[in-house]
Amino acid sequence: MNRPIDPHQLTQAATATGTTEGYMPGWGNDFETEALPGALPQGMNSPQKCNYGLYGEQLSGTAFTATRPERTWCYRIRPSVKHSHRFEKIDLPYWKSAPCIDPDVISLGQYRWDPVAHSGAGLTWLTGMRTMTTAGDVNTQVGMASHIYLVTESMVDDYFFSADSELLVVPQEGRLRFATELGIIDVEPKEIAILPRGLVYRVEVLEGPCRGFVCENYGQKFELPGRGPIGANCMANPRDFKSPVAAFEDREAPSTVTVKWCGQFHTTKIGHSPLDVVAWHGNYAPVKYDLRTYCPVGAILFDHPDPSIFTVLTAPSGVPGTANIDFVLFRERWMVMEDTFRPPWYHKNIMSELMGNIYGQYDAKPQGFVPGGMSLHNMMLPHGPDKEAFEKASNANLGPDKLDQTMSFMFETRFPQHLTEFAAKEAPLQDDYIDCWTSLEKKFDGTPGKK
Ligand SMILES: O=C(O)Cc1cc(O)ccc1O
Ligand SMILES: [Fe+2]
Repeated sequence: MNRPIDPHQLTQAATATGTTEGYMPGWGNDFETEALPGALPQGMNSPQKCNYGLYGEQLSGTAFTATRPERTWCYRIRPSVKHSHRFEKIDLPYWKSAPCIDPDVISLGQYRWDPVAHSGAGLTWLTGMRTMTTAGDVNTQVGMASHIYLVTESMVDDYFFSADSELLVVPQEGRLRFATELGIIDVEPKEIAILPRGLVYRVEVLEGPCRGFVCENYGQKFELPGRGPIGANCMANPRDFKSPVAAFEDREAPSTVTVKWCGQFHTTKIGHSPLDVVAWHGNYAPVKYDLRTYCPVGAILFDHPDPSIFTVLTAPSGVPGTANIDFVLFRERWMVMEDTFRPPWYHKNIMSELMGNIYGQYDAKPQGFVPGGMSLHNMMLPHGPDKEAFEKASNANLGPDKLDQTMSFMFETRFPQHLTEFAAKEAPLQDDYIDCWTSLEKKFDGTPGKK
C-alpha cells in the first residue's frame, strides 16, 4: 500500500532564503532548522526547560573526542529512549552482513547479473533488501555490503534504523521518500541519498515499483575526496548536497521500530511516530545529491586516467589513500584523447570493484551490462573491455566523441567481496559472462607494426 505522508500530520520548517524547497544546501554544514518558531534553543544546547515542552537529545555519529565531531542536537516531543521497549529478534533472511562466507559459494571470479526482477510480492524497504556481496566485518566496523532493493510497498507505522552502518542509496527505478527524524528526503534515479547510522526513518513509495542499489558502509562515514591538484572546482561540489529541513509528526499510533544491530534485526513496539523532532541543529544529517551535478574531470590529450578521477565520495579505511569504499561515477562526458585506447584498460586491482548500471551503455561493455544490472570484479581478478568494445575502440577514428546517455557507478572497496547465497543462486547471474573475453584473439605474430 502506498501512503505518502499525510500533509495534515506533518509540520515542516519554512525554508530559509537561498534553499531549495525543503532542503538546505551544503556538505557537512552545521545546519539549524525548526518546524515551529522558537523551538530551537539559541546560544546553548541544554536549557533547563526547552520551549514547547520539547526534550533535548544528542545524536553522535562520531566519538565525542573525534577531531571534528559529527553530531546533531534534536528537540523532540519524546526522547528516543521512550521508544525502546524490550527488543525481539526478527528474521530478514535476505539482508546479510559481513562476515557472511558461504562455503558453497565461490566468490573468486568475474560476475555479472541481469536486473533482479520484481516478484509481484509486496515488499518494503526491509523485506525487499537483497544483499549481493559483503566485505569486512560489521562487528569491527570495517567493510561494506552491497544490496539491491526491490520495494513496492510503503512502511506504515513501521520505522527502521541501522546501528551498523550508513546507507548510500542509488535509485535505478521508481521514486522513494525517506521520512526521517531530521526531515524528508525524496529520491529518484540520477539522485542518491545517504542515511546516517542511527537515524530513524520510514520509507514510502512515491512511484513504484522501486529498484536500486545500496552500499551499506560499516566504517567511517563517506566524505568528499581530497581534490589534490584538481583544486576547488569540478567533481562533486559541496553546495549540491542537500539536507532536509526539520519536519515532525505528532501522531499516536501503534507502531514498530526495527533496528539493525551487529548484523541482526530486532523489533520493538511504540505507541507513536518516532519522527517527532521539531527542531535540530548540527552536522550529522541525511543528505541527497543529484548525480547530474557531478562535473567530471578527465584526460584532455592522451591516455586513460585511473577511475579515482571520478570519485564522488570516499569512506576512509584508516590507511591513507586506501578507501574502505570509494563511490565512483561514470557519467556522460566527452572523450578527446588522441592516439589512445579510450575505454578502461585491462587490469587487475587489489581493490574489489562492484559496479551497477543506472541507465545507458557502459563503454567497456556495450552489451550485457544493462540498467539495473550489476557486475563484480573481485580483488586481483583480471577484467577489462569485452571483445566488441576492444575492437571498436582500437579501430575507431578518433575525434571528440561524447559518451552520452550513460550512468554507471562503482562501489570499490579494499576488502574482497563475498557473494551471498542469493547472489550466487537466486539472482539472475549471467553464467556466460566470462565468454565476453574468450574471443579476444592473439594478434601478435612477431612482426612490428600496429595490428
Ligand atoms: O573495471 C571497470 O570497468 C571500472 C574501471 C573504469 C576505468 O575507467 C578504469 C579502471 C576501472 O577499474
Ligand atoms: Fe576495473
